[in-house]
Parts: sequence; structure tokens; C-alpha cells
Amino acid sequence: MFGFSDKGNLNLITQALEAVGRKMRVLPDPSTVHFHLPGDLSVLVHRKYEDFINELVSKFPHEKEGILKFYDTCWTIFNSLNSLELKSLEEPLYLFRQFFQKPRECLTLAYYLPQNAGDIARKFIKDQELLSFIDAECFIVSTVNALQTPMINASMVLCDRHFGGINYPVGGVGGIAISLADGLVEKGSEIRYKANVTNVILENGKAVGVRLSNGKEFFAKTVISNATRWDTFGNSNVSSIGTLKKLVLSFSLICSFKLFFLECTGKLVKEELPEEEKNFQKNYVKAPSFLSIHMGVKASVLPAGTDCHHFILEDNWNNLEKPYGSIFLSIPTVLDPSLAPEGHHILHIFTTAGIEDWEGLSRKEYEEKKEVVANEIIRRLEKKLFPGLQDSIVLKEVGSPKTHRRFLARNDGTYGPMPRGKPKGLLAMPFNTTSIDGLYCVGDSCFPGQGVIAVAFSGIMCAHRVAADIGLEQKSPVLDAGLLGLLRWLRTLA
Ligand SMILES: NC(=O)c1ccc[n+]([C@@H]2O[C@H](COP(=O)([O-])OP(=O)(O)OC[C@H]3O[C@@H](n4cnc5c(N)ncnc54)[C@H](O)[C@@H]3O)[C@@H](O)[C@H]2O)c1
Ligand SMILES: CC(C)=CCC/C(C)=C/C=C/C(C)=C/C=C/C(C)=C/C=C/C=C(C)/C=C/C=C(C)/C=C/C=C(\C)CCC=C(C)C
Repeated sequence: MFGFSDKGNLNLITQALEAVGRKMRVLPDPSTVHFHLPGDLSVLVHRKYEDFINELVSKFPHEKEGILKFYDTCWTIFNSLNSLELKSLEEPLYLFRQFFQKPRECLTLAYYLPQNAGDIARKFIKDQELLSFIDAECFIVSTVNALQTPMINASMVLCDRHFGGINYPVGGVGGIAISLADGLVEKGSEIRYKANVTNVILENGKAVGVRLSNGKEFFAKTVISNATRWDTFGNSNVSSIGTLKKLVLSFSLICSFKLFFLECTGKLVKEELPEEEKNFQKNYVKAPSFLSIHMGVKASVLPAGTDCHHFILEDNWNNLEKPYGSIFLSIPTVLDPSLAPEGHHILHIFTTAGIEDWEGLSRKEYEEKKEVVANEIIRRLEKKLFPGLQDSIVLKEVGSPKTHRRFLARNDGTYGPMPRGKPKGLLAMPFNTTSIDGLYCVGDSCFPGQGVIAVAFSGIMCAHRVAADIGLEQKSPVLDAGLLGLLRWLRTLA
């Protein structure tokens, strides 16, 4: 996980846990990822920045200057981000204060806000293979190439992995949700599980509550949807799953709905798609989902010193963004052996996959397809990294995009938003307010997009904007109208 360090301003998981009186023990990962790329290009992203740069320069010595300039630019942006107090960019008093206190940092961020990593990389680097490597660097966190990845997001991940580092919570990442939930309850919040929100209730155009599938209604000053914007507002061509995770009944009472067996169709806001959302859907499409394989294997199949995370694209750079083209692999037991019985390891293998491949199949065809597709991926891994992998398997479970849709209740099982074309950086990303009074959105279809830290930041921004709107923080209605109007206009330029 990113965001789990004990320093800086961007360790948002640590901060979220602290806010509810919790702390988790973490294990530092000595590397972020081991890339295995076409032409036998192998790059290990070491935790220590200098080690990573030396390794990359050793593969592309003729591009030393370009490499340093590109990653230095990332650091300039990261250092600016890391110096700010992170709050709502939709709240003018805070924004002006930040501009006043940190003008250079804010102007740096404003300058890079509409830019993409691939364009910046091309200013400094000519080698096509190195540019493809930077595509892979971006793809693993955005599921798109560098030309489509906002520079601010790329800088955040390309630097924080060396600054705060990647850290693994002992016992597994599920512990994060459990700790947060325990902490919230201890602070007086109430969490309702298996509560299927199907409608946002509107009164005179204002969101005033939610209705559950069992007919129960809850009323509130503020409603916050953590469902994707497609699930919240719907889209014109695909039936969606109604979702709503977080409903704020008042600022101090947060209900987090976890729903695992929901497959109803329809959007939460039963109104015509607002213009703002049309603009969002014009700029962003749903990224594909994933095919996931969870395996238990005999430890002897892994060579000594195997790294925790791998990214594999065997022969052809053109396959990077294609479904099933590249393979992600995490082996958490490398860091935390307590997760598996002695002598065994856990492999989480995943690859991008679209829902359309998995629909319209009978139960039998579906099960058979999962087996065939998973076996092919295991065969590729066996060939590239771990000879004997197939025979070492003691447990295997395969999840398809339909699994993601069902268990995460995300429209088409999507990983998140993906730019339809070449975006203007983050300019088109909507923030938390919506065109419906009293209704806010959080999560990865809001600024700044996919990723746990990005999503945590959207939560922090939303909390601040809501606090201002319900009178817990200072606000200026005149400046609000000005800034929100300006931001709306800027989004239409993207
Ligand atoms: N590091 C990783 O490997 C990894 C893995 C998964 C996700 N992520 C990140 O998490 C981001 C997504 O975060 P998010 O918070 O936007 O979305 P999310 O999908 O994580 O949260 C949605 C949650 O809402 C619940 N839910 C859905 N419908 C509901 C309903 N009707 N009522 C109640 N609960 C409902 C789901 O069960 C799910 O837990 C992704 O962009 C991704 O980057 C990272
Ligand atoms: C408003 C205006 C107009 C202006 C203003 C200016 C300013 C001040 C600005 C500011 C800005 C800001 C603050 C921003 C922020 C941002 C952020 C925080 C961002 C973040 C981001 C993050 C991210 C993107 C992350 C991501 C991550 C991820 C996705 C991860 C993933 C992972 C995985 C998938 C795993 C892998 C594995 C293997 C390889 C195996």
C-alpha cells in the first residue's frame, strides 16, 4: 500500500487510522515492483530512489540526463503536493490561504494540473523503449499509458514509493477496513452492513435521504455517495447496479453500507443525467475490470529472494493495455509469512479484462472459461518466472469481471474512470459537489481518480466541503459561487 508511512502529508491511510485512534503495524516492502518487460528488460523499482535510478540508467545509459530530468520533474510536483495541507480544492477560503502561504507550490500544481506524464517524458526522453517503460510505470496505477496519465498522479506514485515507501499491513490489507470500522464505531458512529441503497430521495431537487431495497428510508442533511458516478447517476446505455456506500446523516454520524449480494439494476438518482455528469461521461469511460486468480502454492516453487510484486509483459509492447495482455502478481507471504501455512505462499495474480467477455454464458460455460483463461495465465507465468508453477498449486480461486461487479457492486466491475481520449491532465475530473444540492460524491470517479490514496484524498476533500456547507468550517457563499462556477467552466474546457 501507498500512504502507510509515518512521514509527510500524503500518508493518508496512516492519517485516516489515526483520526479514529487506530494504528497498524506495517512491514516495509524493499521494492515496489519488479518489471519483466519485452526484450528481457528487467527493472526492479527499489525503495531507495538512488538504487532505482542507478538500475534504470544502467539499462539506458544514453538517456541518463533525460531520466534524471523526468523523475526530477516528478519530485518537484511531489514535493509541492507533500508541502500542502490537503483539504477541499472546492473551498475558496482554504484555497486562497494555501496560495498565500505556499504560492510557488500551488502555482506548480496549477501549472501541471492540465498536463500528462507522457508529454513531459517526451520533452526529455527520445528512446522509444524507455518511453514504453514509462508507459508501464503509469499503466500499473492508471490502466492507461503515460500520455493519458495525469502528471500529478504519476508524480505522486513515482515519488511516494521512494519517500514514504510501500508498506504492508501485518495480517493483510483487509485489516485496514476492519480497523477503520472499529475506530469509527468507537468514536460514536453507526455502521449498517448489508444495507442496499437503491434511491437517493429528492425533495424539491435537494437530496434529503436514501431508500434501501427493503423499503426503509433514512433522512439526512447530507448524502454522500461512494458508488461510482455511473452507479450514482446512471448512464445512457448500460444497466447499472445501484450502489451507495457512505451516507452521512450528520457530520458526526457516518453510516458505511457494505453490500455483497446486490444485483439490482438502476441508478440511485432517478433523474435525467445532469449536464455535469454528461460532461464527465464525455471525458471518461469505465476502465476494464480484472480477472483475478488467488492461489496457494508450495513454497519450493519460488526461487530464493523472489520479490513481492511483479508486472509481466512478455513479448510485445502493443499488448500493454490489451485485456489479458499484461500480468500483475503479488506474493504477500514474501513479506508476511504468517498469512499462509508453513511451506506455502499466496499468489494474487490479476490482469485487465472486460465484462463483455463474460456475459451471456451458461453456468457451465462460465466455470469452464474461468478455468481455461486462468490456466493460460498460469502457463505464461510458469514460462516467464516460475517453472513447475502448475504442479505446485494447492488451492486456486478465480474471479472474473462479474465477480468484481457482484462483490464490489461497481458498474460493469470497472476498476475506475479512464480517459476517453487524451485528457487535459486532471482538469476534467469532477470534485465532490454535484449538481444536486445536498448530494456529494467520493471515490475514484472523483478528483484525483483511481488509487487508494487518491480515493482517500477525495474523502478528505469531501469531508471539508461538507463541513463548510453544514457550518462546521468557515465558508463564504459569494466566493463559493465564484470558485464552483470557475471550476465548472474549467472542466468544460477539458
Ligand atoms: N492496491 C490495490 O491493489 C487495490 C485494490 C482494489 C482497489 N484499489 C483502489 O481502490 C479504489 C476504489 O475505491 P472506492 O472507494 O472508490 O471504491 P470501492 O469499490 O473500493 O468501494 C466500494 C465499496 O462500496 C460497497 N458498496 C457498493 N455498493 C454498495 C451499496 N449499494 N451499499 C453499500 N455498499 C456498497 C462495496 O462493497 C465496496 O466495498 C480503486 O480506484 C483502486 O485504485 C486498489
Ligand atoms: C483548483 C485549481 C484550479 C488550482 C489549484 C492548484 C492546486 C493547489 C492543486 C492541488 C492539487 C492537489 C492537492 C492534488 C492532489 C492529488 C493527489 C493526492 C493525487 C493522488 C494520486 C494517487 C494515485 C493516482 C495513486 C494510485 C495508486 C494506485 C492505483 C495503485 C495501484 C496499485 C496496484 C494496482 C497494485 C500493483 C500491483 C502490482 C504491480 C503487482
